[in-house]
Amino acid sequence: MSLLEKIDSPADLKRLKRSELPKLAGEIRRTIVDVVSRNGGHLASSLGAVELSIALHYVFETPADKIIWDVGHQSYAHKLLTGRRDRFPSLRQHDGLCGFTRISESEHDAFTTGHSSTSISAGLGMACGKRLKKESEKVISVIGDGSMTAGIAYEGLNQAGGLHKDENLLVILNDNDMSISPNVGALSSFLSRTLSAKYLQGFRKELGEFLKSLPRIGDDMYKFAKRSEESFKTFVTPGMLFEAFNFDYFGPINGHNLNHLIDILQNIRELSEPVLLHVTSKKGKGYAPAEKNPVYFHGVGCFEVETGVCVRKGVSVPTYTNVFGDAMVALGASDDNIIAVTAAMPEGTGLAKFAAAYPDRFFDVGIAEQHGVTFAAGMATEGFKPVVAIYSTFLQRAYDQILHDVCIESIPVIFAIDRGGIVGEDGATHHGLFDLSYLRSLPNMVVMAPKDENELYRMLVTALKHDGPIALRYPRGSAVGVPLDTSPLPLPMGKGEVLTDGDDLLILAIGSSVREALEARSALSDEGILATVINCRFVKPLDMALIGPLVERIPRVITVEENVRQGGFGSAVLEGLNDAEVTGFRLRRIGVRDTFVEHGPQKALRSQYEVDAQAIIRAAETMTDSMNDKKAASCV
Ligand SMILES: Cc1ncc(C[n+]2csc(CCOP(=O)(O)OP(=O)(O)O)c2C)c(N)n1
Ligand SMILES: CC(=O)[C@@H](O)[C@H](O)COP(=O)(O)O
Ligand SMILES: [Mg+2]
Repeated sequence: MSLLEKIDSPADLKRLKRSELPKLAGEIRRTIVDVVSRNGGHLASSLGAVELSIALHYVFETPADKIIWDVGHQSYAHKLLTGRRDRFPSLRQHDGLCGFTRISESEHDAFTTGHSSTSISAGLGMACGKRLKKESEKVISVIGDGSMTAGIAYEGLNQAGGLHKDENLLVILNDNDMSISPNVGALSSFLSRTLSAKYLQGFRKELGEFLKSLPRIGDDMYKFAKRSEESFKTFVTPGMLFEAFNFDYFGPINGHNLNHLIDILQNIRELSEPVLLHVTSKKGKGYAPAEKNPVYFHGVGCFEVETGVCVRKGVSVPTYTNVFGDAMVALGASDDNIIAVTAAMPEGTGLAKFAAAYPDRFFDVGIAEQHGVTFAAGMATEGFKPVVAIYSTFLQRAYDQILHDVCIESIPVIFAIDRGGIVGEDGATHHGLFDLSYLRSLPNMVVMAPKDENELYRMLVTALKHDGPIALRYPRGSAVGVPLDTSPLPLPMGKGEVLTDGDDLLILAIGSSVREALEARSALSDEGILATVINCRFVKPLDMALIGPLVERIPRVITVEENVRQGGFGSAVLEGLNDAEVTGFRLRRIGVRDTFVEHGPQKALRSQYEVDAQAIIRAAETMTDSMNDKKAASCV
C-alpha cells in the first residue's frame, strides 16, 4: 500500500513520520501527472505546490484552520490530502471534482476560487470574523507571485496592516517567478532580489570578518552592523515591501524543502499577528517536461506522460483565438496606431505573436484587468487604437472601468473578448456567460459576436474603423473552418444578415449560436418546418429595421445565445420589439437559465443547459405544434 493510499484525511497525514513525507510527495506528484495527462488541467502550478500543501496540512488543522488557495489551480495536492483521493481521477470531468477549490465541494476548501488575487481579502475577512468570535484558529492565504500583481491583493494587505495587530492571518507568497507566462512589472524584479539576497548573505559574512579584523574600531563597527542586521536584511529583500504593510516578513525559504517548511510553519503557528511567509518554488517541479516548459504545462490538455507530448485528436480547424492573434499581426503591420493589451494572458488570448512582431506596441499589464482597461483608455486619448484582449470572465472585474473610463466619453477602445460562452472544464468561475448582458446596458458601447472566424476578422476590422467603445466576443475552441478572407471590408454598423428563408419560424441568433441555429434549421426542415434564420451580428445596436417587420410576418420567434438569458440578446430583442410596438408574436429565448454552469466538456454542457441545436429544435417543435393545434382547432 502506498503512503497516499493511507491518507483519507489530514489526520492520517499527521500520523506519518517526517522522514516519510518526501516519499509521499513523490506519490502525489505521480498521481497528479497521471490524472492530468488524461483529464487535462493546471499541472505546473499544482506540481510546484506539493511540498507546501503537505507542510500546511502537517502543521495546521483544516477545516478549523482555513487555507485559501488563490486561484485554486495549485490545489490538487490539497485535494488529495483532504479526503478526495478516490474521486481525484474525476478531476475537471462532468460531475467530477472541480479544478479549483469550492466551498460546496469540501469542508477543507475554505473559499471558492478561480479568479486570482482574492485570497488575502477573503482571508482577512475570515481572520476578522474569528477575532470577533474569539476563535484562535489560523487563516492562511496562499498566493502566487503572478496573483500578487493585482490591485485587490494590496487592498487586502493595506487593510490588514491598518487593523489590530492580532489578526491571525498568515499570507504565504508562493513565488515561482512565473505568472502563466513570465511574470511582469516592477514587482517581479523586486521579488527576484531574493536571488541576490543569497549573495548578500555571503557578502555580509565576509564583511563581518573584515570588520573584526580592523584594529581598534573593527569590533565596534561589527557590533553596529550586527545590530542593524535585521533592517539590512529587510532592506535587501522583499521584506521591505511587506513590512511597510505592517506584516512580519519571513523568508525567502525553499518551498520544496519539507523540513524547513514544517519548522517555520510550526513557529509561525504560534504567532497571532499578520505574517507574510515568502516561499520560493519551481513551477512544474518533479516532472521534467513541465519544469522545462511551465508556460505550456500551466493549463494543459491530455498528454503522454513519458514524453509530455500533447495528444491531439486530429482537428486542423484553427481556434478563434488563433484567428484573432493572426489578424492582429496582419492588421498591425499596416497601422502603427494599433496596440494590444493583455492582462497576463499573452498565450491564452493569442497575442503572443503580436508581442513578438511589435514588442513596442504590446502591453502585458499583469493580472490587472481593471488597470488594463483604463490604461487602454489613456492610450486611446493619445490617438492610439488599443485592442484589449481579455477573457469574458475576467473582464467582469473591469466593469466600472469600462463604464466610467471608456463609455462615458465614448473613448475608442476595442474589447476582444475571448472565451465568450461555455468554456468547458474550468467551470462556473470561468464560463463567459454574462458579457452580452453586462455590456449591452452601457451607453455608447457596440456589442458584436461573429458566427465564424471570417466574421471575427471582419468584426476586428469594423472595430478598428469605429470611433467609440466596441466589443467583439467569441468562444473558446475551434472555429468553423471556413476559408479566410484576409482583407475583409468593415461590416455595416448594426446590420444583421439573412441566412435562410422560411415562413414557419423565425430564429434570431448571435455569435456561435448561429451554427446551432443552422443545424436546427436543417433538422426542422426535414420535419417540414421552414425557418428564417438571421445572423444578427450585433447585440447592440440591434437591427430592428430587419427584425421588426420579420416578426410581424413570422410571429413565432426563437432567439438563441450562449449567454445568460437575463439581460442578454433575447432580452434585447424583446425590448426592441416592445419599443417598436410590435405585438401579436410568441417568443422563446434560448440561453442559459438563471443558474451557474458547472464544469465538463463544452458539448455536454451545451446540451445540459439547453443552448444547443437540440434545444432549438425542441422549442421550435412546441411552438409549431401549438400553431398546428390552433390551425386544427380553427378547422373543426
Ligand atoms: C482575474 C484573473 N485574471 C486572470 C486569470 C488567469 N490566470 C490564472 S492563473 C494565472 C497566473 C497566476 O500566477 P501565480 O499566481 O504566480 O500562480 P502560478 O501559476 O505561478 O502558480 C493567471 C493569469 C485568473 N485566474 N484570474
Ligand atoms: C487558472 C486560469 O484561470 C487559467 O489558467 C485558465 O484556466 C485558462 O483557460 P484557457 O485554458 O481557456 O486558456
Ligand atoms: Mg507564480
